[in-house]
Amino acid sequence: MDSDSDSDGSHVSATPPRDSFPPSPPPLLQSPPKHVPPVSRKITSSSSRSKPKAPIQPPPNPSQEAPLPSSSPPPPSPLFTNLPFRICESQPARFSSSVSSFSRLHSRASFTSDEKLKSDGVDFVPEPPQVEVIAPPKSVRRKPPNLITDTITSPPVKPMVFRSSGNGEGNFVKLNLNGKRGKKFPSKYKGVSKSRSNYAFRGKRYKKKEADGDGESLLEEESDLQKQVEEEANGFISSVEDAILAVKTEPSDENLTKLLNLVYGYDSFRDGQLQAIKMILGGSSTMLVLPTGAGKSLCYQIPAMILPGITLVVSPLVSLMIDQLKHLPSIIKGGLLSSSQRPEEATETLRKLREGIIKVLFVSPERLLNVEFLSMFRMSLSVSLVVVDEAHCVSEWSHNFRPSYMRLKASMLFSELKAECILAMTATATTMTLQAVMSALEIPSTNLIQKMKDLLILMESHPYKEIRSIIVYCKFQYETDMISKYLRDNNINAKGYHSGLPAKDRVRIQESFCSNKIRVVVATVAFGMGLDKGDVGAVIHFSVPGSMEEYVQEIGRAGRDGRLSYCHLFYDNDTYLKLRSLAHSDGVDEYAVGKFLTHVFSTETKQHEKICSLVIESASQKFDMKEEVMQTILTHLELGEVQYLRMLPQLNICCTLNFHKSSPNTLAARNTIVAAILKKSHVKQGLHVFDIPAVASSICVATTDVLAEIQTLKMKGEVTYELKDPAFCYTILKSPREICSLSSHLTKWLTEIESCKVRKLDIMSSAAVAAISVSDTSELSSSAKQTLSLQSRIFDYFNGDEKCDTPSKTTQNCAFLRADIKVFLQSNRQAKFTPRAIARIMHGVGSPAFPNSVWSKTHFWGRYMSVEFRVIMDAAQTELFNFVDRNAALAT
Ligand SMILES: Nc1ncnc2c1ncn2[C@@H]1O[C@H](COP(=O)(O)OP(=O)(O)OP(=O)(O)O)[C@@H](O)[C@H]1O
Repeated sequence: MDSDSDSDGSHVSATPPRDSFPPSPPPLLQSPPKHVPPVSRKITSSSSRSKPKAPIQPPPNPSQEAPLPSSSPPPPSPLFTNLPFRICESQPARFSSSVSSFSRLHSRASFTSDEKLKSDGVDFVPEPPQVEVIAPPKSVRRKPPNLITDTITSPPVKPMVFRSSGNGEGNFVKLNLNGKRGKKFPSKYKGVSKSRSNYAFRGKRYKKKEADGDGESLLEEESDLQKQVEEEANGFISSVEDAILAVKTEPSDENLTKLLNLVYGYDSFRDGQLQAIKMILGGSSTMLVLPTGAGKSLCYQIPAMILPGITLVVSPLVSLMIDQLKHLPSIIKGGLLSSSQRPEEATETLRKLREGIIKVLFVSPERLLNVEFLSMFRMSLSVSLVVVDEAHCVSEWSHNFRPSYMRLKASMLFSELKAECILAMTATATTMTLQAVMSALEIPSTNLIQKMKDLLILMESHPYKEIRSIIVYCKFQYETDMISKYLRDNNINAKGYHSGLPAKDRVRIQESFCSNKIRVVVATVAFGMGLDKGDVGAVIHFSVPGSMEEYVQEIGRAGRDGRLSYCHLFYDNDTYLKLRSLAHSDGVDEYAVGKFLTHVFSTETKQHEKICSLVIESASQKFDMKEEVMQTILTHLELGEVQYLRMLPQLNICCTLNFHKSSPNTLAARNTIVAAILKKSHVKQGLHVFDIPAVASSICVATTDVLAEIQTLKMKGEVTYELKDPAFCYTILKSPREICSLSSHLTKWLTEIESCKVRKLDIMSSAAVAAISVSDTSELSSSAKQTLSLQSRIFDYFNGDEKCDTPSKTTQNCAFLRADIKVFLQSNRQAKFTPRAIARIMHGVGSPAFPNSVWSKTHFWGRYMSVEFRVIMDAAQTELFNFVDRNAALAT
């Protein structure tokens, strides 16, 4: 069985862990080739490797053995003698081009341009691990430049804002903020020009005089001040207008930076901003994935100043819209429309829209999809840009799926609103979510600004750009397609590879890679076993691997020819959390195992060698167990201490047979199998429907004999047939005396496998985070330290010291969890939940009885991904009891 993940992102193999011994060591890397800078430090492993602590021993399964090393290990180095692999480093003084390197995604530091410069555009110096992964609602922001009135009842305060000639409106939001007024001048204008910063000072003086009671001079000073402010404002506006004109004429980096400086007071763009702005100005729909606080808003605000039509910003929460409106530079006139607004507020905003006063309109998806709203735009307004903020809400795979976002399709935005361009923005999205968002919004894969871009940058920089053969490992099948396409779109000869591809395609890709017809293979864990290619020059991990074993095995595919080779790991918390959730997708409860065993052994066993069958799909649904989990249990029943059953070949057990030439009875008279078929089948619309194992058992032949016979009849033109219902087939050798104790034993074993998976992932993640977190303070570069840090973790791990010191990014408690579970249960009364089923839904993990396609629609889907699975299960159990008790009380 292939052990890479399903494209639905829900499958992580339920098979027992592989051999718990450290995987075979990759061949060691030798001295660098001539073109590589001199190696200053090499760390070599020895051939003797000690066993890591053995996890739960599964029943033997030869097909899952780790591959053997293809070359013999080298002599030990003085340092890290038992290390199962060696990492070489080229230039300690430089930050990049080390053999192992790391990128943390979703960390602000990794995106700052300074860091990038330092890192030669390849490796980033990331910040220490962030505990919070899912972007919290916006809270701490820039100081508000726009004006807010006190309360809804108070008369509107005339905002004192810089006005563009003609319209007299600022960005005016009504809020119940109890007496807090917005600043009259945006703080960001301070420092932009000397005179503007003086304003703040004069303002203080003015207030002091007012307190002193010098009324007349105060009035004079007020009018002087007013005049001066207006002059300054006019001067400011005309310089901004000049800068805008310059960008319109030539959207060069220089002109855009000038505008940035003038409006925001910043000297340079942050990572990704300039690229996004230029793409939008060029009319290209763009997907922007930058961490929270990285400055995404600016990426639509600047285009809004330049583009002729309105910029519509679709936002899922009113509070977000208000916050963003507040933070618009006052040079950009904004407005807000949401379903929760009072009619007069909406009417006022619509008036301003029609009069061309509003340039940026924040709107809820419900409002946007409203027919009247759409028709107003179609008739009279031109939309230059639609910004889909928190764009992950578009995808049902995301942690925050919003059904109303699902209707935001590019086709609708282009046809109904005549939008010219779409900008989708998010801080957190897995690749699966991105794929869904980009497909719904028709954003080409080349127009993505995020981790894939970092991968591209890495691959286009030294030394990766000179490497002839590279493997990029991802966690999910869909990622391999998406990333390889993205690389191809960027002129890199790449192909995706995963176990879901037809065997002949897989063979072809592997052969083309080996003969250097393909430069890059973007693959899941399924690629590499049996790969005989010595000159793989680099292995890049697009996501954190599931375990140290996996990591060491995969990086070991580089440098088998003894030449210097490289590895790089992109780390992001989102993927780590997703993998952690998926590690729970194979877990089972004793109750379900008991039910399953009862079903397995329910067949009458008096008949010797009776062939039993279990239709996979229906059993999977019934016991809420994945196929792999059922297979694991059945395998244990066959190969465990007691042999309860014997597994037979898996087959489609339900056959529908149509007789064409001879009559069924004539055939039956000379063919015992046909006779048995007639006995065991029922006739439906002239066709004989039967169960193959039942027929085989009735005449004591193998199921394969029955199949072979009907195939022969088909070749003779006697029959045609159809098969359905794939099933596990087995014969019972011994029934357990007590189902209860057997199911308890099996559950314990499966639970240990589940925890072992989580722990292995935590250890790997913690090692990567520890390596990323080392700082560049001493004579060694960060990169060298990262390499050493990881080496020592690997060394310790394979010597039995399973360090997992970095706290897991999951939390133990959550204030609203129990309340949310309660609401969830009340709104889904019809479903029969187990605590595990609830925990899976809260983690955004589908299961056979609670599939993604149905349950991802609930807004609790994946909401508690960062809370420990066990904690959710416990809370769910309590709430399920309460729920049952309450209902029982109501019934009496
Ligand atoms: N080029 C820049 N130089 C310096 N500061 C900047 C730059 N661009 C944006 N900022 C500042 O960074 C902060 C965060 O910006 P912003 O709110 O746009 O982030 P964001 O990516 O939209 O975050 P969120 O995910 O919370 O929406 C703001 O204070 C903003 O002024």
